Amino acid sequence: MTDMAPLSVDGLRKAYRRGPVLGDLTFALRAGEAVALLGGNGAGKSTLLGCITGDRVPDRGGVRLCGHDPFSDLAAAAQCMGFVPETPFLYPELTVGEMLQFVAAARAMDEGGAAAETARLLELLGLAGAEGTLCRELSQGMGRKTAIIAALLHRPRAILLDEALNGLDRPSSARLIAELDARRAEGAAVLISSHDLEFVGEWCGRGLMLEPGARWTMLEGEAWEQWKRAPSLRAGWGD
Ligand SMILES: Nc1ncnc2c1ncn2[C@@H]1O[C@H](COP(=O)(O)OP(=O)(O)OP(=O)(O)O)[C@@H](O)[C@H]1O
Repeated sequence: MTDMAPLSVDGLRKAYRRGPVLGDLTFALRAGEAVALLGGNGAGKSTLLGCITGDRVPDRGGVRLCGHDPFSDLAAAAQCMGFVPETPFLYPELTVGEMLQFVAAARAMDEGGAAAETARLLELLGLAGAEGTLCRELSQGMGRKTAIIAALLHRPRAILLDEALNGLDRPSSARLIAELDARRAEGAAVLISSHDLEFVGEWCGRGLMLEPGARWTMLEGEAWEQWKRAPSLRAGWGD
């Protein structure tokens, strides 16, 4: 395992036509931790995740995934990262099995290892037997599970989850969380956005709060404990 942080973000700035969204955002994910990505609608969570995954170009600042810059060395950065977007993308005309083989090949996994890990994750998320189903025929939850497996297959060190637990049945989410805990024990780190604030408050050790006007706060220690006790959190909404 490398000593390099799974993810570091340094002085990230991003503005759209209507104003700044991310302002000098700086933080790093430590091996083994889970960090909540918090903020109301339009706060900039997807923009941040897009800048990390190489999907959106920051105006200033940098991102490193296991030390690799997604803009100058996307292949190495992608090897470090597993991303489940809020709206997962699957090739509609591929079967689940073909989709996962395609992802494993893109991540240069050896065939035997990829097949064994695919089978294990399909079983874990209750998708065993769905390998032959076309992606366009999957239910929403099944599609999300396929996207989660695609993101985790190559054992990334930086796991980025955008509302990834949405629509998962309870046993599947419990098994996914246990899997993520096992990955964390091996040195992976998780950045998760979720509207289930009770869950992220309990599971994550810190919270990155994005606010209007490109403001941000990393809530940790007592500030994180206070946020978890806040009435707005108990009411189910945190800003
Ligand atoms: N491609 C774009 N062009 C212009 N403005 C954009 C673009 N994408 C996002 N924005 C604006 O940037 C701000 C942040 O949007 P973003 O999607 O990052 O927020 P979010 O926190 O992910 O929101 P939500 O919780 O609703 O998904 C919003 O004001 C949005 O209108």
